[in-house]
Amino acid sequence: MSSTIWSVDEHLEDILAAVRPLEPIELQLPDAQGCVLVEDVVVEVALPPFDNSSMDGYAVRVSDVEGAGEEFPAVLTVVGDVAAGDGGLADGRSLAPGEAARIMTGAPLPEGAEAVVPVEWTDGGTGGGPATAMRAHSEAPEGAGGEVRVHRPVKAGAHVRTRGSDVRPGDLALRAGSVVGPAQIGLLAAIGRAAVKVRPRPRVVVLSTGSELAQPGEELTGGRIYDSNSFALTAAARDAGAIAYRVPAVADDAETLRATIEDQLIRADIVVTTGGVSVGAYDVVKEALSSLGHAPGDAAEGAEGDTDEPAGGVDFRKLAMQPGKPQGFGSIGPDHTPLLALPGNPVSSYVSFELFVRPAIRTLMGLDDVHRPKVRATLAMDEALSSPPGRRQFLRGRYDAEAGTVTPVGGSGSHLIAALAQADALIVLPEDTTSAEPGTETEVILLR
Ligand SMILES: Nc1nc2c(c(=O)[nH]1)N[C@H]1C(S)=C(S)[C@@H](COP(=O)(O)OP(=O)(O)OC[C@H]3O[C@@H](n4cnc5c(N)ncnc54)[C@H](O)[C@@H]3O)O[C@H]1N2
Ligand code: MOO
Repeated sequence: MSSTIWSVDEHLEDILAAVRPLEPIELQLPDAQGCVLVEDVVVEVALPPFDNSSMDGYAVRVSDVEGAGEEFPAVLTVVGDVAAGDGGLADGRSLAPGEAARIMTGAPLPEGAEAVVPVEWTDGGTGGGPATAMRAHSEAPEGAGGEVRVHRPVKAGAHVRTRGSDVRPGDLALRAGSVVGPAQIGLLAAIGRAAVKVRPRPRVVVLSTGSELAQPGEELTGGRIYDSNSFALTAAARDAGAIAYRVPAVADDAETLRATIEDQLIRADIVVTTGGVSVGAYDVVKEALSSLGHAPGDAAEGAEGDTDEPAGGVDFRKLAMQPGKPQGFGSIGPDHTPLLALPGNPVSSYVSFELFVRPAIRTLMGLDDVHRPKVRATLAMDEALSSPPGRRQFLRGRYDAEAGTVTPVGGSGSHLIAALAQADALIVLPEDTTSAEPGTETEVILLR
């Protein structure tokens, strides 16, 4: 255990200096969601690829419907249907003067046509008043022929989406560095890209330690509690953008823990443990990790336990923060996989995850913005808050964006999980603050 006290910022800097964005890989579109693009994606096909109708209606020549009105409609001969997926009119014929083609939304504008008249501006071929819809082809196949009365004129290009009006070949669809969200996946698919080069989602292994831990759903026997940390942090890792693997809680036995972590390294870009980092007689994370950072064969020498030296590849340190005082950080295994050992108290582990693991995950993803948003807000409560001197305190709060206020929920105890579940923000009280009065302004980290 390092004897110096680390500040929150120093610990974070140490972590971020050690993690590098993951090497890019080619991923199929559905797997690329949430990832950062590392290539400029250039359009190869025009969108739309051809002039097409934006309405169900009739493709016409503009001069044929000039001056048309409900009383004196333009009467045109319907020469066929053009449905979405058709290449044009049957036999590739073009529209001659006096002719109209019934056309569906998305269908290509046939040769010779200049505009589309929506079906509502016509009699729909019925010989009656204005139509509200087309007759289904299955019920009235004669709708693809006969005559149509057009009640309104149209200008050239009306209700036509021209080829390339969205993007053209050579256009930049997405810039390297963009995050591939649903709309970006839509665009990539629309321009025919099946796969893209991105930084993959980091694989995060979450593992809680403690012989007291029971799996939710099991019966609780004397002295045991349910393991909540591994569930909360696995969820938080997913929320941060990672692929998260939850390992069932490991009992307080250094050898078992060491073997479990070693087994997990194969699927980990980062390992997160909780518990076992303070000064108790059964705090085995330190004990176990003291050898994992060494090359094979060195293991026995590294297992000397709690010293003032970094324990193997993982350094255990005290931070000037509350909650979250005891922390471990380093790398383990042949690939120097980063490992963050968080304290066991549920609020401590959650706050530590938010402050340190989340930015590390987002750095591995290659994101620019790795931090939660911060705002200034006015403290809204009845009594002053007290904060330990020399430690940055992170209290749970509810933020009211409209009022610009934040209200503490629950107390400062790091076992208070229920209040954490009510919170949407962390209230930050600086190291030199020992008391914060209602109405004073402070920094707030938004959790959603
Ligand atoms: N003598 C001292 N005792 C403690 C100190 C200290 O400086 N001197 N620091 C305290 C602080 S601060 C913290 S934080 C905790 C950290 O302890 P550990 O990381 O060793 O965690 P544990 O002892 O294993 O557990 C602490 C607490 O949290 C509960 N816990 C643990 N894991 C889970 C889990 N997965 N789900 C739900 N709850 C969990 C555990 O039962 C304990 O109650 O040390 C203080 N002590
Ligand atoms: O630092 Mo501990 O995390 O206060 O509960």
